[in-house]
Amino acid sequence: MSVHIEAKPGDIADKILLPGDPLRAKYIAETFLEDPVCYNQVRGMLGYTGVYNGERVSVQGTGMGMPSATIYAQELIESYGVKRLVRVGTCGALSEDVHVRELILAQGAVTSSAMIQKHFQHFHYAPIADFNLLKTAYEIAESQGFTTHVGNILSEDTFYKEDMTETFQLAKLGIKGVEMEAAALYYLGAKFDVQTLAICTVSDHIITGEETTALERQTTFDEMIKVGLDTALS
Ligand SMILES: O=P(O)(O)O[C@H]1O[C@H](CO)[C@@H](O)[C@H]1O
Ligand SMILES: O=c1cc[nH]c(=O)[nH]1
Repeated sequence: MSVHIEAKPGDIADKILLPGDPLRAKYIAETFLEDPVCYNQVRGMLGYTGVYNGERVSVQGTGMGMPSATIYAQELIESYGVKRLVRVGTCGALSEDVHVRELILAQGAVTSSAMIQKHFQHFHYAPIADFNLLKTAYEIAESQGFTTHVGNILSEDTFYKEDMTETFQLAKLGIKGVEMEAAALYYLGAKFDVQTLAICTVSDHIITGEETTALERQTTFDEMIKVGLDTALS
């Protein structure tokens, strides 16, 4: 048991998917896993362990934003021995080459968040994905025919921004999408020497205003979830 997770030692697999939305964790467990067992209901942040292609795997909701996500990620790593963490989230697209329903594999994650900056007086740490997970996820997504982009994303602390000027400046530097957790997850991966990757489905387009229907989002989630599970268990 940790501060925010009520699971017993051994209840959680060492490979885990991390959706922000706890109901997405429930959906993944009930749709993709055999014999799913719910190990956490504290704060409604649902976590499950089950079997996928004959191997144990877990899925844990993390909430929205880096403060929430890092609480769950750090407890999973330190208290439950999780070694491989794959975020399966949504993002807004920032590149005209990227469209709704497509996948972005976050090679790196730019952030202005104090979650990372507060550790350094002079440096701007560059949070990056685990290369082997990134390569594996790309190969799996390509082999399945899923339209997949690889590159830098932006991890923000604020969903509703007052001023998008710098966000559009970043878009011109090739930043493909914006979400709210990857940078801090990658920082924890480096800090605790565990593997981390963020896979995102594009749910909306910040530049063009393209949107998805609820049904389309669900179908595309399935593509991301398959890539996430196959990568986590590779
Ligand atoms: O769909 P999830 O995984 O929650 O991810 C994205 O959606 C939330 C904002 O709506 C933020 O958590 C952002 O990162
Ligand atoms: O953080 C997020 C997630 C989806 N779409 C956005 O615009 N931002």
